[in-house]
Amino acid sequence: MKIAILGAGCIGCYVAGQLLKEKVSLVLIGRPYIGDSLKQHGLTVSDQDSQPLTFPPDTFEFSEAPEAMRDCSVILVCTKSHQTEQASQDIAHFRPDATVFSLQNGVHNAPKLSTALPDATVIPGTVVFNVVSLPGGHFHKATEGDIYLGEHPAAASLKALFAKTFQPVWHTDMRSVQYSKLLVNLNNPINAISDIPLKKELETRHFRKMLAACIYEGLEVYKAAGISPTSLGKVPVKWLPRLLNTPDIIFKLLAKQMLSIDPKARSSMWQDIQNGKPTEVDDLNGEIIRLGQLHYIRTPVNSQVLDQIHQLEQH
Ligand SMILES: NC(=O)C1=CN([C@@H]2O[C@H](COP(=O)(O)OP(=O)(O)OC[C@H]3O[C@@H](n4cnc5c(N)ncnc54)[C@H](OP(=O)(O)O)[C@@H]3O)[C@@H](O)[C@H]2O)C=CC1
Ligand SMILES: CC(C)(CO)C(=O)C(=O)O
Repeated sequence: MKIAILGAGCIGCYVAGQLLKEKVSLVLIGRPYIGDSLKQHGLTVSDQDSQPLTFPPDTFEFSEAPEAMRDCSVILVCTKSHQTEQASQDIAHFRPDATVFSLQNGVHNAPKLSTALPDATVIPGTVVFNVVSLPGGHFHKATEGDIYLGEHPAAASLKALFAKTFQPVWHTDMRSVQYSKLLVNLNNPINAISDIPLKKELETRHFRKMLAACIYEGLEVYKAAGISPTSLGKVPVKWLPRLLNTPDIIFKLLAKQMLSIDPKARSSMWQDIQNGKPTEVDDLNGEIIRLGQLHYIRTPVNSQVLDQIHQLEQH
């Protein structure tokens, strides 16, 4: 069995590194700016608890061409949400019968892939942790958290391999997992706007209050839409706004786990803004706004954040 990782960026390269620990045959499909670095330096992965591990360039395959997925029966889609359509066209062209996992933020990527790929098995996934890209093909897991994948009979033969590598949590209700992660991701634009590392941003009450207001609106629209998000951390999601609103000193005492973040960590949306790329804001805050419109609930803070990100995207 060979695995294709479609979208060799932070998540794709980090997960590839976990699979390479078991010498899995894989191809990373991505852009030249990543490929050149991987070919020169190899692929290095690390996390907060372990030393960096480097895989030399001859231990994995990298390709800029989607044709490279032709001999892969399993495809991990690790592109941004607005790139899912292109990813599905690439898969439809070269491997329409594959088992496809979406390791993306947002709640509509797996359904989009399923619609575009009627002969594939599409399994939703959610990555809870943050990965930062460091110079020299180095991808560093900078926060705690797991990868969640949807339980599916087609994934049975992969369970042993995945358990030895990136150790996903298999979940029967990925909709509630993804809507829960969406609430956490409402911080992505705030981190981009703050332009400071995640840890510093969460230690700053002004930014926490913005996030609390976004999450509060999210919880209100979820109630109206009948969505019950699973709690992914120790703190139940419905308590998040209250916890985030506490003064700095109390927050630091109560939210030790939430603040165990590498000082280098920044949200993926911050990375997009820095690189002059479009962001996923329409799939994140945009989803809260869309649900609000559907259920006649105002979402002014998410709208303001979304507008600010669209302005930053223009610069
Ligand atoms: N980074 C993080 O810490 C986390 C990210 N996530 C989610 O994971 C998903 C992936 O994010 P991330 O890894 O940060 O994204 P990145 O932008 O770092 O990586 C994606 C890479 O794939 C490339 N790409 C996109 N489409 C194709 C294609 N059709 N063929 C080949 N290459 C392609 C992109 O190129 P380019 O854009 O230059 O065209 C980019 O280099 C997102 O949904 C994100 O929200 C979830 C948790 C944490
Ligand atoms: C930071 C994190 C892990 C949660 O908001 C994330 O999902 C991202 O950077 O996209």
